Amino acid sequence: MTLITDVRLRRVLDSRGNATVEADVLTESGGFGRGKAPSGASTGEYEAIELPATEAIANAREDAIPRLVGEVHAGNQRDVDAALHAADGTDDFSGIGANSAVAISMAAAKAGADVLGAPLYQHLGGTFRGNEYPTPLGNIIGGGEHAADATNIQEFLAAPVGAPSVEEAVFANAAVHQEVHDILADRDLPAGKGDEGAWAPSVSDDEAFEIMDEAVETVADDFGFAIAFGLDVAGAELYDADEDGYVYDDGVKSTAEQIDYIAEKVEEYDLVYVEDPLDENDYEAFADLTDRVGDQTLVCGDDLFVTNVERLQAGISAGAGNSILIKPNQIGTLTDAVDAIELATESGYESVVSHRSGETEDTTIAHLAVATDAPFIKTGAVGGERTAKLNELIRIEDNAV
Ligand SMILES: C=C(OP(=O)(O)O)C(=O)O
Ligand SMILES: [Mg+2]
Repeated sequence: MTLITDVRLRRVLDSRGNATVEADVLTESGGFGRGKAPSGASTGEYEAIELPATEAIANAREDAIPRLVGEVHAGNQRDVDAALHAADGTDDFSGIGANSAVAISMAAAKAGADVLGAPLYQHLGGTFRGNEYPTPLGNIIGGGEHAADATNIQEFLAAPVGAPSVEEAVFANAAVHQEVHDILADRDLPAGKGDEGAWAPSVSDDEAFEIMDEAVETVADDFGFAIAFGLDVAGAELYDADEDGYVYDDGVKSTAEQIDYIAEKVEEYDLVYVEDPLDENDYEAFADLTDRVGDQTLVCGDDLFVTNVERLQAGISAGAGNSILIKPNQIGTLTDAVDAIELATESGYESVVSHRSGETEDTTIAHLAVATDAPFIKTGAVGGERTAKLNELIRIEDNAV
């Protein structure tokens, strides 16, 4: 029933106005699924390779589609993804492009779910999956590679850890976003938005910490549950090997100073989450920071692990971090992403399923987070391509998909 009978690829827009790959998968019994690839700006050095959309489409038409149509069942995700790897023939998807691979992988999963008449999270997670919903981390203030003339730290993220439901959590994050707007207006600080919809004011990192602290406290009082916050430092973007340190507007911090700085901020603001606090090649520094604050906060590897089981295994052995960011397009298929989540879970690492800064209205990651019982999802706070996932989470919780 789920035998793939057609795969169609086309170029569509992402949220930055760039071209990305959309895939449609059709099956023998009329099943249909559609997936779209997201795209990063602060990409990790070890990510799978995104090709220009037209090239990715041409290569996948030539090499991948013949291995899928009439050959593979969409309901068997491991077979679909193995066929994509075989068609690609490289270890980083530079043959067909990770953008073609992930779009086809997600489209096939949706086609499989369609034939089964099950929601995607049910198809991916199975009937014995847990009953947890992820806490959404909402990007509220940001800079780095996502906005010019804003903070050095890439993302200040609201974390509604005390929310009684996904719905309450999603609305709390939106309220923090609005509260920060009001605080910025009171301080006469005009702000546009960065790529993910976070406010991008021209303030120091220290001022952003103060503003976040005030905003989450106000909204927590209004909503009646705990809201903490966290960071994506995107340390690899700040690290400059020539300077042998992390380059901030107010000077360069050595690795030891960077570890002290992050540890002090964790203490001062009770941060619950710090992503990529250090460079993507520095497992040792990640391990040092994890030793210091790993019992108080999640130390999450994004560019460090790139959703890759081998890099995660190296991190586990080194004691680097206690959490992994999961971005399916960083590794190219849903199978690879789920393998990373499973290794993380077995090893006591928390998984945070994540969007990219360049996104589409695709909602697959909301289903993936629920299917795998991931404790967190990072997919923005506002903006259509972000609310597509947040609203889908609300629907999943409401049994309405
Ligand atoms: C979402 C992120 O940004 P990008 O997609 O630009 O890598 C991130 O760094 O976590
Ligand atoms: Mg990151």
